[in-house]
Amino acid sequence: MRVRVPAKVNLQLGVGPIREDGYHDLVNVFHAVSLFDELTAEPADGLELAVEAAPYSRVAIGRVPTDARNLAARAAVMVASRLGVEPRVRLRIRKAIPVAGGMAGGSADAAAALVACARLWDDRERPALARDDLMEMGAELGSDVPFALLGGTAIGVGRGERLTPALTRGTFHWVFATADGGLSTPAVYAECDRLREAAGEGAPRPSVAEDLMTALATGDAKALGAALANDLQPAALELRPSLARTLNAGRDLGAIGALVSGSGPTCAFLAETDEDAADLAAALDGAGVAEQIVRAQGPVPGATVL
Ligand SMILES: C[C@](O)(CO)[C@H](O)COP(=O)(O)OP(=O)(O)OC[C@H]1O[C@@H](n2ccc(N)nc2=O)[C@H](O)[C@@H]1O
Ligand SMILES: Nc1ncnc2c1ncn2[C@@H]1O[C@H](COP(=O)(O)OP(=O)(O)OP(=O)(O)O)[C@@H](O)[C@H]1O
Repeated sequence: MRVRVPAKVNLQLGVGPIREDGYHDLVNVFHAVSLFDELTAEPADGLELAVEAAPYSRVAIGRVPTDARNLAARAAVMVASRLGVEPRVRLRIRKAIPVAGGMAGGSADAAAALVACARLWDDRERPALARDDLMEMGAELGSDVPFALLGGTAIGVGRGERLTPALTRGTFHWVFATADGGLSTPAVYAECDRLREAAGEGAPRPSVAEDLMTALATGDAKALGAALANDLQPAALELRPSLARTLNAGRDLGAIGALVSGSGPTCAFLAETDEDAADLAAALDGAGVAEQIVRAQGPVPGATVL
């Protein structure tokens, strides 16, 4: 069983008040891009897990746990327990999505493992697990996991797990600048709260940006670039000040939109055409402001069996 699963960039990340369970209410516009992790699952004597870097990628696989903490392993255990079988599976993850990069790499692997293990262990004639069950298990594993199953472009509310697909037209061309060392998602949310408190600002109730939705529906890359917004960006910049230089370099070199992806530290740049993206990627590479420059297009489908 081989499953391919995409990274995400958040086109709008509106962060609302903190809830009693410690999560923040969000308006989260997810967009899946063609930077993929690949997971294979095959029968084994017990639960085994191996992680390797995809060819040409510089992902820091040393920072990915290979024990029961790995989100893919947790997903496999969850599927097994739901089906009442033993989690006897060898999982191999080939990573291209940066680790702790704000592109939901761990969530992607969890989504891939849900799909692969359900296929491996479920009764082909009368499957016990429907798509909705996988979505529900995904939400339990992490707020970003349901979107990695769904893919495309979607609006997430609640903690980001309640999804509605968004209407889009055409393809958008992205350039991503990865950074050495990750950022911890909880730390970035906490810094966002701290900055708001220090400024004496209450948390706003976020709403979906209409200009963003129109840009997506009409395939207008320039308008999309202007509408990109991430409430976690000031916090990520506070924790990693060097990202300001990366963002500025991308803007100066012609990006029509620039923002930190999710909780960072990956920076995302939008270009108008594929050719513009190639030029921007080459120029950013030369500027030396990132660990690695990666091009990708969106939207693409979620976790897919190959
Ligand atoms: C930053 C984003 O990637 C944007 O899509 C997500 O909001 C984070 O999603 P994730 O990594 O799947 O996060 P989870 O594993 O669900 O939560 C990790 C931690 O992030 C913070 N968290 C996450 C989601 C949310 N709506 N509010 C939060 O405050 C909480 O501190 C939580 O303990
Ligand atoms: N399969 C996995 N791949 C990567 N990291 C994993 C995985 N399973 C668990 N982790 C742990 O989760 C942490 C966050 O990794 P991940 O790559 O998902 O971050 P992220 O892309 O910033 O996530 P998000 O955008 O959802 O906040 C890592 O530092 C690592 O310790």
